[in-house]
Amino acid sequence: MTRFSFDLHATDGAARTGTIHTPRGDIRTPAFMPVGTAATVKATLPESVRATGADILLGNTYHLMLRPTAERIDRLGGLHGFMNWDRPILTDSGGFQVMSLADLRKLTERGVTFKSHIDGSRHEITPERSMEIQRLLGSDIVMCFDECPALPADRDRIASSMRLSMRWAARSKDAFGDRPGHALFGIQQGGLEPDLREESAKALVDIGFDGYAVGGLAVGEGQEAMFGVLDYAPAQLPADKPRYLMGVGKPDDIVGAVKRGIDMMDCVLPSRSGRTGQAFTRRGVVNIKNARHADDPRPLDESCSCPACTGYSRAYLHHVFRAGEMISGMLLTWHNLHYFQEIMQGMRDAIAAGRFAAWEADFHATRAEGDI
Ligand SMILES: CCNc1nc2cc3[nH]c(NC)nc3cc2c(=O)[nH]1
Ligand SMILES: [Zn+2]
Repeated sequence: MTRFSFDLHATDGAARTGTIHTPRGDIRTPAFMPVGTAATVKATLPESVRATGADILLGNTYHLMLRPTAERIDRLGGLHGFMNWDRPILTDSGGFQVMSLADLRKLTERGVTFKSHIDGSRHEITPERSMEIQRLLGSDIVMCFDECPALPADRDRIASSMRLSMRWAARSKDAFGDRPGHALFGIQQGGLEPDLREESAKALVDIGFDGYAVGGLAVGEGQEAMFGVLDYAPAQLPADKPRYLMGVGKPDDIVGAVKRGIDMMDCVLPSRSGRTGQAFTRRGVVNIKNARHADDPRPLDESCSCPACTGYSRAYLHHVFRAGEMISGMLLTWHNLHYFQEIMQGMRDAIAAGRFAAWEADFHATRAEGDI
């Protein structure tokens, strides 16, 4: 049985390319993970998600524990069969979304109690409960239960929150147990403070994890501050384990993160913006609802091989968006996921060939500012 392992194939500066081996398949890194929040990547069939080049997708513990519940998914055989995706799944641990989505939250040393945003029922997530939920879901990569403080926050708040998350990381590891073929990732906290991030990294390495996430970012600090942290934080984490940056991001965020040593990322942007009529292309963003596209016979991107670009004109995509037709979200989501995976493939190839700098220069040169 394949256990969980990470092979590094090449590095170029701080950028790396490799393969994460799991019992359910390999993950080529740097990897972008489409977000399948409620057991679906919205508006996209699993086989379409695979066709865009995704090796792994993400599921959300907070949503699934509320509806249909982890116990029901377990009774039905687990999340993979339930959503018809037999490749790797990473599940988050619920804490971040409880704090951003739930009502009446109460955070204590034990964990978080909250009221469901769906039906007002009361729930509790602790490190132990989060590990149980993710086990019931059957996910291949499990995330520690942590607390992600909203920025801006003062240093004391950041320090006490990080130290709570480190205690929760130890409890997560204890509750996770020994599960060959499944991985547990720790999450570094510490805000924008290099010394607190160093303390967090050391605490996580002492506990020992199969991978390490850079947490507490993409929470409103802005790209410059995020890159400022990424200039040092990945190197504080073990080089022989995957490094995962949560919640990122726009294409240029992704490129900047890989440049600084990140191996995995996830973001709702390609799917969410696809539903709002935004298409990301190598030449910039197309807002398809704009009247200028109403008679345009060209595809979104002449050089894109996705179904939206090979089968439809901007005029058509403009029409179905304006008409509120479901195919609009389907096609733009497919295009965006395809484009994000093309960026990842381009970077994997460039790093392997030692020409990441040239690839990055070309990436930035072809992008017009703003709408095209
Ligand atoms: C795995 C659950 N824990 C956990 N999720 C996160 C999800 C994020 N999503 C974003 N921007 C969209 N930042 C994040 C930070 C964290 C974080 O620090 N921790
Ligand atoms: Zn396309």
